[in-house]
Amino acid sequence: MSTPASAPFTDSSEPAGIAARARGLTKAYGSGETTVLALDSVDVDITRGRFTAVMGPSGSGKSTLMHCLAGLDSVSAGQVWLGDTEITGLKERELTRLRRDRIGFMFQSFNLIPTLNALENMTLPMDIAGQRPDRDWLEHVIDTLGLRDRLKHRPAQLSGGQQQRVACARALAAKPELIFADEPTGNLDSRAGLEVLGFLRDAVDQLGQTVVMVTHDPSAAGHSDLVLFLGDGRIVDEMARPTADAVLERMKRFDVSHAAPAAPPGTPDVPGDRPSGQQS
Ligand SMILES: Nc1ncnc2c1ncn2[C@@H]1O[C@H](COP(=O)(O)OP(=O)(O)OP(=O)(O)O)[C@@H](O)[C@H]1O
Repeated sequence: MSTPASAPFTDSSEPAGIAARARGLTKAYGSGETTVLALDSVDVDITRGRFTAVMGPSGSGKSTLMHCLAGLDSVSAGQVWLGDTEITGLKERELTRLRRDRIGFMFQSFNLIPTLNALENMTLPMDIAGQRPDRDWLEHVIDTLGLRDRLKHRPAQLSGGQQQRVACARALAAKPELIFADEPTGNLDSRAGLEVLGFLRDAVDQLGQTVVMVTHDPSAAGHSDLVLFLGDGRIVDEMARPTADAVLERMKRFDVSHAAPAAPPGTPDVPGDRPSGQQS
């Protein structure tokens, strides 16, 4: 079976560490004539200790993939594992616990609780789970994100960049197995966005965390180890050790393929549109 997303990193010198895995992952919304196939039999391995970016045109299925891998959305067919745990088929209560204990989330809209201060927002997931934060780790996160003098501020008293840094700290505070970030830099100016990306990068390099980030921004994707490109609900390409320019060039080909008239019969596919070994 093909495992395109892990392929560049699974040579024999690498320990086989898969943080999340999907096989035949299919997600349809609606029914009958209005059915939308958001994910079409996706096979993917998310390698542990790596920073993976997910890109693709609007509507290609990026958020749906993230939500299904994180157990936030049910699947129509196929299987999803978090580590060794198959999450497809788990009851909602078990899923809630698994998300709480093993996954960190960062969303574009921050999702901070307005009545709690920054520190309380950071530790909320652990408070709910009845866990004590690792103080040294939390202090390190706070200092690295430059939030030391903002801990007592409520979200409304923070800038957008500071709010996103609090959301970043919250995702990292419990040292989750896997961090899912959906457009984490979407609402930030470029300096604050770079800071958040730098911190996610450090979390992977220095702390061995695993990050999956959905983004529209080639520069943001350039901070990752591997970019997965989605098109029409399928993984159509991937790029290891990406640069912002290379990602931008690859994204332009989506524009061309969507704008171009249908190719005449017999025209060969554009090379590279599908990773080698990926099943049709
Ligand atoms: N709750 C839903 N009900 C119906 N259709 C949905 C729902 N959520 C997503 N879709 C459809 O599924 C497809 C994939 O959506 P998804 O949000 O995953 O794409 P995306 O690549 O994240 O898009 P964007 O970049 O615009 O955020 C789209 O055609 C979308 O309209």
